[in-house]
Amino acid sequence: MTGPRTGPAYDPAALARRARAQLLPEHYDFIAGGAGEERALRENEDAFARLALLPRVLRGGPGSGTRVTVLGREWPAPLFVSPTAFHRLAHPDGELATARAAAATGTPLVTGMAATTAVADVVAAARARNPEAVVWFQLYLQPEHEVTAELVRRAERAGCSALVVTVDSPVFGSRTRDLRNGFHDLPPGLAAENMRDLPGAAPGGTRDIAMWPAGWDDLRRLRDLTDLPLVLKGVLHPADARTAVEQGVDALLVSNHGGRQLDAAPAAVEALPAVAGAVAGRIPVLVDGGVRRGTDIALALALGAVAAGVGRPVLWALATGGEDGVTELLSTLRADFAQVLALCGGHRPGDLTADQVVARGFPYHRPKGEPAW
Ligand SMILES: Cc1cc2nc3c(=O)[nH]c(=O)nc-3n(C[C@H](O)[C@H](O)[C@H](O)COP(=O)(O)O)c2cc1C
Ligand SMILES: CC(C)CC(=O)C(=O)O
Repeated sequence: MTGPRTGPAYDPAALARRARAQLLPEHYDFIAGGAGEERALRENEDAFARLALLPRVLRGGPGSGTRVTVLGREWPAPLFVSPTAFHRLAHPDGELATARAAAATGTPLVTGMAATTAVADVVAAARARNPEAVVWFQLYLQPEHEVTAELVRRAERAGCSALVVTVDSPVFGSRTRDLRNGFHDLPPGLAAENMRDLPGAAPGGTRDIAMWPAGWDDLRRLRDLTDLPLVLKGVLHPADARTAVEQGVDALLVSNHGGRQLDAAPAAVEALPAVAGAVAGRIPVLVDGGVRRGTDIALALALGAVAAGVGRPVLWALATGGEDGVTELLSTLRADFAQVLALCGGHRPGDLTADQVVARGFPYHRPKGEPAW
């Protein structure tokens, strides 16, 4: 073998197993689990495994790297950290460790409204590592406009550069494992810090996070409230994607919420082509759910996404290795993607195209609904 050995040794299932050994069972289950029979959860990873990539050959080189531009900012790779709640369940340093690792690797971070660290502290930790760090704020629209408005002001003041509005949660999904374990409260000492001192909270106390059936009017009110770009998270139906574009939404994040809301939802990567088709390049489309390897990122890009997000693996890396664990995970995923891109004959992420994606089987075939070559 000549030349440097590239390609990381990384086993996402082993990472999850190591995390399981570190965590209280009910906390592991809260992170790992999904809604109902966990079909949507399983399908997210299985759907990627059903797809294969046809590499293009003799395309020369060298590549120009893995950089992509999203909402006017250059990202080092088409990879971001999806918003997940309660990082201090995984590690005492919680969101601060995640933010430092994301910033150190240049990976954009979507910090959650349900974080156990206030957004101002998350952004400060990220910027201390890297002044250019990109941090977005994930928001559940709240029934009281004043509460939403205050959360938006906190995200703006902290220095977040986009709002990710999660729209797949008009009600809370039935998390089978949490119901079985009776897990419904954070342990003493942890709180949803962004919910502190909001209108309606007792002084110094927090409010519950409402999952509530907002409508397009509420989104328009949010649009009037802020100049930050709005990213809608949890759009799966192409008609909703079209409406979102017409309503001036700045980007979409195709997601089934990691299988935690509607158990009958399709895998994220299966929903992606139709949404990308409906959007027709007018705004960027991102995706998350089941992304575990560079090949998954490459498949997502080939099917129309500009970048892919990771949720659970970040929490597993945090549980097992704190900041260093997350840094290693994010660097590994980027290196893995760079290698896959090169193996597919791509010089840059945009070179990956839908004609390179086939459904496994003999003979392999173009995924249903996709034109033949
Ligand atoms: C423990 C956990 C908490 C989550 N919390 C939120 C949240 O507060 N808001 C949100 O929009 N999505 C939340 N999600 C969904 C993630 O943003 C993302 O869609 C999903 O985890 C991606 O799938 P993956 O875990 O397979 O990578 C959460 C997911 C997990 C696993
Ligand atoms: C507890 C919720 C606010 C967050 C969560 O678990 C989710 O959105 O999946």
